[in-house]
Order: sequence, then C-alpha cells, then structure tokens
Amino acid sequence: MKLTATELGWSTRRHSILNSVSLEVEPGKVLGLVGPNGSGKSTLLRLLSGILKPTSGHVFLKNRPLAELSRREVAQRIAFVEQQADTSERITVRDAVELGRTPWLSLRHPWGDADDALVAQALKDVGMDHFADRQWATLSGGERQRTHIARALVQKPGLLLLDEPTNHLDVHHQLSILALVSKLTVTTVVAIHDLNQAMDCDSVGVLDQGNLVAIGPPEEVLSVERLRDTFGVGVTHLTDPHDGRRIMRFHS
Ligand SMILES: Nc1ncnc2c1ncn2[C@@H]1O[C@H](COP(=O)(O)OP(=O)(O)OP(=O)(O)O)[C@@H](O)[C@H]1O
Repeated sequence: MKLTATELGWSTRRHSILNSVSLEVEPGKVLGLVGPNGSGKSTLLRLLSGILKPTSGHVFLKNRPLAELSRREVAQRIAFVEQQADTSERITVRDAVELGRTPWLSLRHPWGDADDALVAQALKDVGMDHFADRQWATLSGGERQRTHIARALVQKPGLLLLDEPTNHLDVHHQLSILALVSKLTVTTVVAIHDLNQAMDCDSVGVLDQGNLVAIGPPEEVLSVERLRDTFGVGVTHLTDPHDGRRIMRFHS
C-alpha cells in the first residue's frame, strides 16, 4: 500500500514540532526514520497513523486521504506499535495477539480457523509461541514488545508503523524481528536509533528539529557530513569480513 505525506506539520500552541514533511513510500518498501532525541520521529509516526491530526498537510494511503477513511478502514489498513505500548492487565499473550484481528471481525465474519492459524503463526514468528498462555502482567519488557509486534502482524495491515521496535530486545531478538520485518511485503515505516540497523532499510529519512533534512538510499543519506551535522558525531566506515557489508563506528 503506497504511503504519501504532503507538507505534514504539527504544532502545539507555542511550538512547531514537525515542519512541512513530505515523503512517499512505495508499496512493500521499508522507510527507516532516524534523528536525535526529540527530533520528531514519534510525532511523525503518530501523524501517519491518524492518532494525531496534522495542523497542516495530508496523509494519503493508496492515494486516498487518511482523513476520509472510517475508523474501521483505518484499523484494517494501519498497524502501529508504539514505544510504550501497553495492554490491559488481565489477559494472556494469546488474547493480546487475538485483539489484532478485531477490525476484520463482524457478525458475517466471526472468528474462524483462519484467525487461529494467523495468531499461531504470528506467535511463532516473534518467538512467543511457548508463552501463549502466560499472563500479560508477568511478561518482561522485550516479551511485551514481541507480543505487540505479533498483534500488529495478525492485523494484516497495508501499512506497518513501528516506533523503535527493538529497544527492549536482546541482540538475538533484535536480529530476528528486523529480519521478519524485511521479509514482510507490507509497507513499513520504522523509527530506529541504531544507525547500522537503519542501513538495512530500503530508504532512510533523517529528522532534525522537526525537519526532514534528508531522505533516500541509506548509504547516501547517512553520509559523514550528515552524521556530523545532525548527530554531532564522527564516523569511520568499516567492512565486515564476515559478509563484506559496510558498518559504521562512531566517535565524538
Ligand atoms: N503533546 C506535546 N506537547 C508538547 N510538546 C510535545 C508533545 N509531543 C511531543 N512534543 C515534543 O516534540 C518533540 C518531538 O518529540 P518526539 O517524541 O516526536 O521525538 P522523537 O524523535 O520520537 O524522540 P526520541 O528519539 O527521544 O523518542 C520533543 O521535543 C517533544 O518534547
């Protein structure tokens, strides 16, 4: 599902938080959003999700204005895993993931075997199948994060929005979640702090004080100059002898 944002802005009464952001993500591609703390990544994701209404500009899904879609249509098309996402306490992991199917259920389309199969597959994909009957309240931060991602997967969205999906995860689960996301055929926008992880996205957008200062192929966008100007760090590019890929090492 193609995603387009045109001159998107959001302000509080006193401050402009996001200024005239325009971008396009082709169907099935992954856009990584990077930028210093407070640069506007979460705000942009919230605008793209429809949770936050823009003070200027528009979001289009498949060329249809997001503002014109019904709540149900938005819920069927967009899955959003927020940074501090929480779920009410007295439910199991499986219950939490099943909630992702809600936008697709109706009297004419009640819960069925296909829904069970989707839930089982998503639990397996995020490595939570052996925890399916555990109470939500007993989960660690990383386990909650993986459960939220499973819920987003069963939603079968056209657009997947992820706000720092790997921040609670150990290195094994970071790699498996990122590999899973890159295998999906869903259009994805992911806010990410690890710039080496951002190199694996199809394109990268850099936010700096609410402005989208660069967008394009990761190796072009994450240049020595950009890292200096936006993040205030120096970088040495190294080649991993294991697979020949470029990695960045940062210095102040
Ligand atoms: N409701 C609000 N009222 C006032 N200021 C806000 C509001 N929401 C966000 N901000 C401010 O807008 C700026 C951008 O916040 P945002 O959470 O989008 O940044 P971010 O790039 O996701 O940051 P981080 O990397 O720390 O998660 C911050 O300075 C934040 O304090």
